[in-house]
Amino acid sequence: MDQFEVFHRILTQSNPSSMVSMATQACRETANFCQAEVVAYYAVHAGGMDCLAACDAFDNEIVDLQRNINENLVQQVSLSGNLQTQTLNLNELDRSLSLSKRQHVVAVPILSTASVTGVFYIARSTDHMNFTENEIRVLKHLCKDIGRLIQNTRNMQETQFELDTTRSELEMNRIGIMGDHPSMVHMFEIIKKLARVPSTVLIHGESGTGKELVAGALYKLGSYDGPLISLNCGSVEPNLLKSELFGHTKGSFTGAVKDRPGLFKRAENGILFLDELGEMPLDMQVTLLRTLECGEIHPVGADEPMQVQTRIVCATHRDLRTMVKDGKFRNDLRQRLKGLTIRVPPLRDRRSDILPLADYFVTKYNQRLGLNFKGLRKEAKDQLMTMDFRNGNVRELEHTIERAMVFEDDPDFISVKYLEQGDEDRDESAQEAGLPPKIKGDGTFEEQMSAYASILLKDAIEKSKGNKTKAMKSLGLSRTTFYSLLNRHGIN
Ligand SMILES: Nc1ncnc2c1ncn2[C@@H]1O[C@H](COP(=O)(O)OP(=O)(O)OP(=O)(O)O)[C@@H](O)[C@H]1O
Repeated sequence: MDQFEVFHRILTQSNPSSMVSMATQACRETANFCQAEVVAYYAVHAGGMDCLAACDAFDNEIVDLQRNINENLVQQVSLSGNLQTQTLNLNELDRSLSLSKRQHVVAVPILSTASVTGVFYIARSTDHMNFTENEIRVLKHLCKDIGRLIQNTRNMQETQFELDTTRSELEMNRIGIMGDHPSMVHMFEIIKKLARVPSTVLIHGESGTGKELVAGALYKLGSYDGPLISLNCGSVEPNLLKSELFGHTKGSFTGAVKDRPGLFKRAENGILFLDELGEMPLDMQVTLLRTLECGEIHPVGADEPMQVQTRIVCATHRDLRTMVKDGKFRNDLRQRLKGLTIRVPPLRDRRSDILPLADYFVTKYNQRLGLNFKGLRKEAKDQLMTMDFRNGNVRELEHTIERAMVFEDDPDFISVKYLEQGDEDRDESAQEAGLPPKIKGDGTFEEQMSAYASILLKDAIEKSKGNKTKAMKSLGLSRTTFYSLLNRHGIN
């Protein structure tokens, strides 16, 4: 195979890994290197290096890398970015294959945008002559092109990711959910997936984080013939809740003067949104669970149950696990719901969303109140960035902006003057400022430590603007520990 064919074969691969294995194979087959006993490729990343391909002269995979490849040399090249050659005495490595005792070795770095992304390692027996200048030149060219390709492919993948992200952000913005913090983008992806299926969903998040908006998004993105109907479970008298949800027949209780369909029936082929699910009485939780399991409702006073095709979306700001422990929520219902949970992050965990949200609310209340504000003054923006919105999240921010717009004397710009949180909020949040929500004395030691760990991880990711490698380094954690912690705490 000539050099042109090698390049052609490599350059026509669609992704870096197939390109790399093709390059490895092509290298070995190239007339120039046909005497190569070992051809290997190491990918280099922030956490170290991984061997992606290694084979001997007969195309057998080399498994025992340490005993057959001078990995120290590979590492030196990955750090220096300079090609190195060496004549190696394989006995030094305690070789395990039937390789020659002495080898000529060349290790070539693969550079993309000035950093080393890989190292090619080629070795042949000293029975043959050492690598010629021409061979080295060909290798250098080859690695340069591979580096460029890897970089291009990465750029393409990043652009695609940014495009997908922007598309889902725009989609959510169109339906009224603002936010471009990574945690929101992650949530948008989950909403889009869950909108496609009829499964029951639980939306969990602090008060005012936008849970109702999320329920609306599930409805708007799904295709439903029926309506979206909401019920705040805490707002209905417990003894009326059953009839409200399941309906009743005429005469089934005093005041039931005619048959009345319940919300399950009225929301048929649509979504019934049960807000504040934590407030639902225990006996109703049993009935709800039964309905979720078999899709049947039993109107009060009816002889027979009836089937309904209604999707249930629930929301709560409460910690249902604690409620189960306290005997206030049924564990079986929690288990049924917890599989498909959308977590809405609190505003303090996505501070980069504060100012875009503030602008959004200025526009919203300009329209609603017939005003014409152009935006916020710098001190006003700075002031918003110092607030933690611990008591009401986005709703609190929205009301803060609305209040300032109503009272502001300047018709064009909102100043800092009316941007303060309400007194009662300020006292409470001042007390709690800086303390993670769970570190308020409730929960076991382990629970509180876990809450604290989650906050440390989120903070580090936020500070590094979503760059996980940076976050990992700032916390002084190894890659494995960092990612297993992210997994454990459900942080994406
Ligand atoms: N991401 C967001 N983008 C735009 N507006 C938002 C966002 N999140 C919340 N809001 C606004 O904040 C207010 C509160 O939102 P919503 O009622 O959905 O919160 P919630 O979590 O359901 O509150 P609660 O727990 O009190 O029921 C609404 O006016 C909503 O439009």
